[in-house]
Amino acid sequence: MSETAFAMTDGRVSFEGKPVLRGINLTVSSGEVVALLGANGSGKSTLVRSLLGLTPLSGGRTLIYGAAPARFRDWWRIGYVPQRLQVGGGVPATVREVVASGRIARQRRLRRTSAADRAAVADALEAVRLSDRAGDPVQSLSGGQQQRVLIARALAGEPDTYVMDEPTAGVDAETQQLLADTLAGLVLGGKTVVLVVHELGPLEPIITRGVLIREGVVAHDGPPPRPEGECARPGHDHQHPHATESVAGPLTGWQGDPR
Ligand SMILES: Nc1ncnc2c1ncn2[C@@H]1O[C@H](COP(=O)(O)OP(=O)(O)OP(=O)(O)O)[C@@H](O)[C@H]1O
Repeated sequence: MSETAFAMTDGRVSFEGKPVLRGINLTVSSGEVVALLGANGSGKSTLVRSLLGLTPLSGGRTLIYGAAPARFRDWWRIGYVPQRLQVGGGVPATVREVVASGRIARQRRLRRTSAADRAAVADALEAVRLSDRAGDPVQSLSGGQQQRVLIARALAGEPDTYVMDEPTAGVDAETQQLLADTLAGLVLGGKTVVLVVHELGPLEPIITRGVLIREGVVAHDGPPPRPEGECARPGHDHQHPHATESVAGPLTGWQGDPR
């Protein structure tokens, strides 16, 4: 039986009295690859942060593997890639040190750095093609490279579920493909992925579900948007009006496929 990674019921968040999440119902089961889509400011990052308990709900409830965030203990099961690099600020951390910090939740259980930790860090650096920059200060990397460091940090933790807030933002096409290939391998291994994206791009083949957030509510939850050219693919079942199919570019206008 598949586990439930996240279960939010009537989730609400307000900032300074302004409602940002206005009653979100969202359940993510193990093995799903869910894309959170929506316009700037629709509440995607707030939803991600509240799913993880980083932004407290002002109403409703949310569970991580069946536990309220404050009671959840198995943080090694979650790999979070925030929107921007939030580590190393003012502290001269190297790329390897930042990536190795992704092992901390596991090390607490194992108590000391092991060969497995070192191997996981090396593999993660290799997966994002940053092995040759491992000893460099993370601040000396470009924005796109720093994004790859954050992805490697999540990979190093070998979590069950990845939560990624715009992992492809500011990342070149080659690295986007690298991330897509890496995630495809993880998904084949049964991992769960929740990610915020503005364009599916090379991630499109692995996305199993699209959740469109509009003004703090779920406006669509179902099949992900399809890229242009889908109708030309062999086997495409021609039953939907083309007016709703403009999704090859930014997905902010996506209305959800008709069912
Ligand atoms: N800590 C905060 N304090 C006050 N307002 C906030 C805070 N975080 C987010 N907001 C507001 O909540 C709204 C939703 O922001 P959020 O970052 O969740 O949107 P988003 O869909 O992720 O946008 P984007 O696609 O631009 O990243 C915005 O109006 C934002 O200004």
